[in-house]
Amino acid sequence: MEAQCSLCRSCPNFSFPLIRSPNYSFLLKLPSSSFFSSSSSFVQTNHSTLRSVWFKENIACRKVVSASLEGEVSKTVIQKKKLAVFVSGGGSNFRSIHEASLEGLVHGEIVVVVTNKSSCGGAEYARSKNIPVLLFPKTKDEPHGLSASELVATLRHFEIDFILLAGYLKLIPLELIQAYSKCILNIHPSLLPAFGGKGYYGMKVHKAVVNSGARFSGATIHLVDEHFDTGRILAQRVVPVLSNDSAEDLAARVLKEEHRLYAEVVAALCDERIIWRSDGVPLIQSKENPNEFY
Ligand SMILES: Nc1nc2c(c(=O)[nH]1)N[C@@H](CN(C=O)c1ccc(C(=O)N[C@@H](CCC(=O)O)C(=O)O)cc1)CN2
Ligand SMILES: NCC(=O)N[C@@H]1O[C@H](COP(=O)([O-])[O-])[C@@H](O)[C@H]1O
Repeated sequence: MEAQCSLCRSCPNFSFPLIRSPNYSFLLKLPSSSFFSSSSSFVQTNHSTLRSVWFKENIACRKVVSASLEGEVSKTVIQKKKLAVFVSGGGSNFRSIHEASLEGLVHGEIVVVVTNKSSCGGAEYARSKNIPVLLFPKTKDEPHGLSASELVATLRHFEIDFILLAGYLKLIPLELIQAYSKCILNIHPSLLPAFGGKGYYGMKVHKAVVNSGARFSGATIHLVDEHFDTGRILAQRVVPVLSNDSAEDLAARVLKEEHRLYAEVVAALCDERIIWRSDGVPLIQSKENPNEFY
């Protein structure tokens, strides 16, 4: 069973899984005419037209309200999400999300950090903020590392809702992917599917981009599946490649966009503003205008 993410079970016509917190005990499907006057209109996005039925059901489901016994409808406050961040390097993306959380821009709390390199910058930063650090995976060099099963059990203990890969360089095993289905994100420093896959990480990516003569690069945030960088793309930011760019110049320009993009996407994730289109493409619902998706 998907531990942290479940389909929207109480809207029978609803066919699109929502990424949603386990804290919803039930969803109340209200008559759309009384509660959502505008929900019958088509919603035009820059990707496709979302069917009004889906939109109605989706918004009806997402406007989760808990009707008290007296019949009074009260708005349900979205639970603060618990986040695990996986790092292998300096951890600047981790720090950026942590700062956004402390500033209240992300309705989530980083409660544990996972790394395969216990001395990396990301792990050091976590310790400086009294965030527990777990070592994964167990290898001959790191015999004290956790097994996949031990990691899943530990993340369950921390009641983790979402896992954020931020410069983590090891393949996430299927056992963890299945335990946290549609709840693991990764950030990659190129416009996937270009310059992705095994062997494409860190400066290797930027060197390949500069050497290719590509005029644009950028950052991609995607859902994690069992292969490197092949999960569903959730968000991207484009960055120009200048004619005299070194790989280091490009890396710095992309990294700045990564920090902005990851904080924005994690905020949407924690606000439960990620919605799945009928063809399986995940979309982000605009915070400013709930009728807009991108
Ligand atoms: N199941 C998945 N696991 C991971 C994914 C993913 O999409 N699915 N993303 C990576 C992050 N990543 C790109 O964004 C990535 C990281 C590392 C590699 C790679 O080739 N690694 C080397 C080992 C590097 C090292 O240990 O120093 C390798 O496996 O040979 C490619 C892409 C995180 N996990
Ligand atoms: N393929 C994975 C990959 O290359 N990830 C990249 O590693 C860097 C980690 O920096 P950080 O540790 O400072 O966040 C980031 O640029 C991230 O996109």
